[in-house]
Parts: sequence; C-alpha cells; structure tokens
Amino acid sequence: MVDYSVDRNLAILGINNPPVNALSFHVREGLFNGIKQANADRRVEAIVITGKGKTYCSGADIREFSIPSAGKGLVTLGHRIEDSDKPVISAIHGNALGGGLEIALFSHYRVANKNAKIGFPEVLIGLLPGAEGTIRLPRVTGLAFAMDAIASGRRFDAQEAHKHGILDTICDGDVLQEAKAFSKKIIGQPLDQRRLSKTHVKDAADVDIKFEEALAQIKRKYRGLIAPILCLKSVRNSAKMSFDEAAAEEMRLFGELLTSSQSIGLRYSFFAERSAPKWKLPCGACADNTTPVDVKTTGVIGAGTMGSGIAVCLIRAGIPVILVEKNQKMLDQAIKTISRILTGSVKLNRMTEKQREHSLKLLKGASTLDELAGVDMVIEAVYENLELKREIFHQLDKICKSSTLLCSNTSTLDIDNIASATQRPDKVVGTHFFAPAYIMRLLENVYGTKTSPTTVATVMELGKRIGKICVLVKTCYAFVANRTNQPFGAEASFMVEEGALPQDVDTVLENFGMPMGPFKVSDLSGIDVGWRIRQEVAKALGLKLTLETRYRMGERITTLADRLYEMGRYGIKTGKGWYRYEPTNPRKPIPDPDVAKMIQKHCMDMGIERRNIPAQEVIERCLFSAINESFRVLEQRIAEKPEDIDVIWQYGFSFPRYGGGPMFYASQVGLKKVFEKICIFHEQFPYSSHWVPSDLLRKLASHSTEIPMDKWTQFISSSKL
Ligand SMILES: CC/C=C\C=C\CC(=O)SCCNC(=O)CCNC(=O)[C@H](O)C(C)(C)COP(=O)(O)OP(=O)(O)OC[C@H]1O[C@@H](n2cnc3c(N)ncnc32)[C@H](O)[C@@H]1OP(=O)(O)O
Repeated sequence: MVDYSVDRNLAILGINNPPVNALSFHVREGLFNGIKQANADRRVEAIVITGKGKTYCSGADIREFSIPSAGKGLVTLGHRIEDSDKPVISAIHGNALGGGLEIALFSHYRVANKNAKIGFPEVLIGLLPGAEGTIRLPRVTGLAFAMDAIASGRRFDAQEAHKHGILDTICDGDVLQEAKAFSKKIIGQPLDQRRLSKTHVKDAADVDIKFEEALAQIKRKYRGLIAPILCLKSVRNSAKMSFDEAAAEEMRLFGELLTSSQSIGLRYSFFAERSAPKWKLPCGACADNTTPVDVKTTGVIGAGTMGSGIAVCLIRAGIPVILVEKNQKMLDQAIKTISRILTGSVKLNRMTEKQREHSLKLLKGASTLDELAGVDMVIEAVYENLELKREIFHQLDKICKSSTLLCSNTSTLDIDNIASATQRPDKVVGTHFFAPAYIMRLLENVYGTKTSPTTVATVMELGKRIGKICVLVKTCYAFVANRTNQPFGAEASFMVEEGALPQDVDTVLENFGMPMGPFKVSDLSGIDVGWRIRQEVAKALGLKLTLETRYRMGERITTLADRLYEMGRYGIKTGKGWYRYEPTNPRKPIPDPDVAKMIQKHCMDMGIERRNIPAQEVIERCLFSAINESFRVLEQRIAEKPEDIDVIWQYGFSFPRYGGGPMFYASQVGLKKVFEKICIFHEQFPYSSHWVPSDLLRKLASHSTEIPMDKWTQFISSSKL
C-alpha cells in the first residue's frame, strides 16, 4: 500500500492504493512506518511522499467511515510526519483532496505539478476536514480563503493553491523529479517554522466579521445543511483558540457530523451516483463487457423545448447535430433559442465565446428526415404521441443507414411498441431527458426487449460524454422516473382536495428538503402541459373527460388541476396557476385566495368534507406512495438496483442529496414501519392502486431483521423475473 525506496539521500514513500490512492488503514500504517524507517535510516536526509499511478491522494477511504473506528490514526500519522526530524516534502500530482491535502499540510513542504487539483471536499459528504485541516489551512492561506474552500468543498487548481501559499512551487513535468531538485534547497534548513502547528493565523483579528459574512452566504446557498456551518465554526476556532484546543474541538465536530443522518445520506449518495452507470442487462451483458459504437454525428427531430435542449447538450459536447423541424418558423426560433442559451453559458463562465462559436457551427437546421440518412444516431423529440412516434421511426428505418441508432425522448411510451415500427428493434432505445434538457443532469435510458447491449452501451457512453448522470431502466409505462413520481404528485393533489392548500403541502415538502414543492413545480412546468397529456391519454382510451368526478376507471382522481386550466391559470407563463405572480417579480409564488375559494367550492360541489392535514401525513403520503411504487419497479426488474431509483430522484426531481432518495429514505425509516403505514393507507384509500402493497416490500418487511439495501433484490421471487 506504501512503497518505500531510497534514492541517494531521499526516502520516497509512494502511496499505492488504486484507483484513487485513498488513505485506507493500510496506507496510513505504511506511511507511519515509512516515516519512522526513513528517520532511522542514516543515508536519508529528506523524505518525499508521493502517489503511485495517476494521483497523489484523494483523501480518507469513505467506505471506512461506516466502521466505528473511522478516521482514527490519520492525526497520529500527521503528527508523526510533522514531528519528523528530517524534512518531509509532499510531491503532488493528480489530486490532493481531503485527508490527502491534510497529509500535505502535515508535511513541511509541498510541490505540485501544474495540473494538480487541490481541495477539501469533505463538506460534500457532510463532514469537515477532521485531521486538523480546518486549523492548518487558515494558518497558510488566511481565513477568507480557508472559509470559502472548506465550506464549499470546491476543488481548485495548482496555480490558485500556489497563490495562496499552499504550494511552495509548481512544475510542468514529473513532480517527483521536481521534489528531488527542491530537496537540495531545503536540506539542512531549520524545520520549526515549517511546522504549521507552531504558527498562527495571521488575520485572526478579523475573524468575527469574516465568520458572519461567510455564515450569511452559506445559509443562503446551502439551506438546511449542517456541515458547511460546522466547517466555518471550526475555521473560526482556529483563530480564537490555541492550536490544540481548536484541534480537539475539530475532532468533536467531526465526530458529530460523522454520525449525522445528513452525512450518512451524502456518503450513500456518493457511491449511489457512481454505481448507476454500471449497467447490467438480464442477458448478462454489462458496462464492463460491452463496447459502445463511436457516435460522430447526430440528428434531433423536433425543435420544441426538448429538442432544442437536447441539441444544446450535444453541440456543447462537440457533437454535430442536424436539427429537423418541418415548421420553418419553429426551426428559426429554436436556432435563436439555442444561440441564446449558449450566450448565457458564456455569461456564466461555463464556456468561452470561442467555444460558443464552435458549438454553433456544429448545428445545422433541416426540414426533412431525409437529411438524417448518414448520421450515427437520431434522437426523436416530438410530442408524446405513440402513432406519431411510430410513423417517424418507420420512416427513419427506411432513410437512415443500417447502423444508425434510433432513440426516442419519450417520457412514458413503450419502447417495444416504437421499436416494432422498424426492422431494427435492436438499435431502438429510449433516451429520456428532463426539462430543461441543457440543465437537468439526469438521462434515463430505456431498453426494450430487443435493444442490443451495444445500443445500450452507446447511449450510456453518449450520456456520459454530454455530462449526464445516466441510469438504465427497462421499458414499461412511464419508466422509473415518471412512474414513481406519479403517486407523489397524486397524493399531494388529493391532500389539497381533503383539506390542505397548495402552499401548505409545498411548505412541508420544502422543509423536508425538496427545493420546490409539487405545486410550484407544476406552475413552472405549466398546468396546460399536464392538461394536454391527460387529454391525449383520454383520447387514446376513448374516455370522455368531465370535471365533476372523483373516479376514472376505478381509480381515484382529482380534477382540481383541470379546473385551474379551465380558469386560464396555466402557471407562471400566465401569471396565475396554483399561485399568483406579480409582473414585478414573476418568479415569486404568492398564495392566492382565489385558488383557495376554487378548491373550497370544488369540495363543496363534490361533497368532500375538508379536514386539517398534519405535516407528517403530507410527508408519509407523498413519500411512502412513491416508495411503494419504487419497490414494484424493483420487483419487476424495471430498475436493476435501489440506488438507480434514488439517483433518478436526485437528478430528475432534485430530491435532497443528503436524503439519499426514496429507497434510502425507506431504509432509514425501516421497512417494517413503511410497510405498515402503506397497509393503513391502502385501507384508508382503497381506490388508489398505488397503495396496494408491493410484494417485495411485504417480503422484506416480514423479515425479523432489517435487510440491507444491497440485498433487497435477492428477495425478488424468481417467478417475477
Ligand atoms: C479524524 C478524521 C480524519 C480524516 C478525515 C478525512 C476526511 C476525508 O478525507 S473524506 C474524503 C475526501 N475525499 C473525497 O471526498 C474525494 C472523493 N472522490 C472524488 O471526488 C473522486 O472520486 C475523485 C478522487 C476526484 C476521482 O474522480 P474520478 O476519476 O471521476 O473517479 P470516480 O469514479 O469518482 O472514483 C473511482 C473509484 O474510486 C472510488 N473512490 C473515490 N474516492 C474515494 C474515497 N475517498 N474513498 C473510497 N473510495 C473512493 C469511487 O467510489 C470509485 O469506485 P467505484 O467502485 O467505481 O465506486
């Protein structure tokens, strides 16, 4: 785990723990012994700590934090490094993150390659740098930089680190060679002034002002998160207490955070996000054994909001797009919109003007599908209508070269049905983007019965190329995202019918951690959009819709949203929806007494007695209904693993990262309790099929002990596969 070698007068300690050189127990032990050995070795005059392979050290091994003795030993190791009689130089390339940066700050000198990335990302997993990082960094950089870097967790480059005194020197080439050259300058120099524990925070006098400023910013930016606040407090301590007192307090705060539900959720989310792209098909094909095809050119069909957004994602990643739209006016408008979006990216420093110009050159408008004959991949993004999509796929099959992959940006429709309109069902796949496609990170890729592993590998790879978090799911009505979100939204509306107001439900869910309640989301996305979808579905099913009903096809429904539509309240776009919006601040939702009156009248007309709905009920009905549906999705193998569902909720519906997602939430509440509550709701609301308890959940809940999440799918009965 740590390779020890001697090169002339230098001991080289090479951290060797691929893939990221995390500071696992054995690495800490190896470094400790290495420092000891080097100090005892008479040939050695200085010690270099370096990383083998691609990186220096990416910090503590996050998996070890679940072990009770987590993190222990890093401070002891650090003190051993700092107390070394022979100078210790950290030679940094790749990443020096978290505990890795702390090792560097225990060292007497730091040299780095110019491409190195430095930072304290602990806050992103709900922690603080617990091996004196919050006490040492301000001694090097001053308080303002340390507060910002530690509370944001951002990674910064070697140049910035050098500017703030973290690095003594940066080099172009091999950092180990640089460290060797550097050692010649410092061997024999006194070490005490290089020991940070012997120094002071230079701008300590300003600490209270800086703390208050940073705290106000943090509270605005990271609403509800504890770790950024404790990070700031610990940095403040570095200026107000002695080194040892501040370090002891840091250790206490670290322990508090380590066992906090937020950190446990964030650590889960870290690994869930990394597990999602590791797809697997029932045939055994998986990410590791399937090669994607190289997509050099693409076509997007439909220049509406989704099509334009998808085109932005592709050209921004350097992939040429032919955008097909038969309505010339719409096409012209879309090209203007795309250009405007990219200008916005330049203003936000997300791309340069040159990159914007280059991206726009990759976009070509066209009016017929014939133009797509030679492209490698087509993404269809017309409105949600099965017959229309089947017709387009039928035509594409005849027009496009035989190797072209045909993707549909459907959010609900069966991929098998679309694929059956072609002679190449193996090359048909769903690519469900989320609006606005150029912002939302989720890409829900959907395979059909005949989709080939190569097609799956290709859309997963393309998603990664355009910066998306990809999750693979099996086809079914509404897939995983919309299917599991539907009961959540339905219960929110039912509760408004039963006694709550939209703002009551939104407030409870926002306090839970959702950035926006479902009624605000509905106003943002447009009440007319949902209305149109309901009309389409009714048409397809041959149903006549009426406002005066509570049931449709044996299912409970509510027509409240349709009533809003009838009132011309389409949401933000009309200045009125579930809320009202002032022209002076058109994004700020204001509760509207007219909506309350409409709801009360609706209830009176329908004979619904309104009651007080407690906050706990709002959370349980919204979340537990989504959880129940999620277990069904797992049981039917629509999603491969619970983490996939959680990643979908985080990146598709902005579920708070520290909450993990509905499946993780269920695991924290306890499956027995969740199941019992679902059974109660099922009895209370017999006309909502989303309350029929999932078999898988029943099985897991009936077990005498809680079954860990990674074992849940083992309880799916083989007959369901
Ligand atoms: C008393 C207390 C003392 C000390 C406290 C110390 C606190 C810490 O140090 S906490 C850890 C701080 N470091 C981090 O948070 C870094 C997290 N990692 C990353 O940001 C990235 O992984 C990366 C290092 C920038 C590399 O990114 P990339 O090249 O895109 O690879 P990934 O796919 O993200 O990761 C590859 C592989 O490594 C696993 N991994 C990464 N970091 C860690 C880690 N710190 N501990 C354990 N495992 C780690 C990651 O999960 C991937 O593995 P999979 O098997 O694919 O999941």
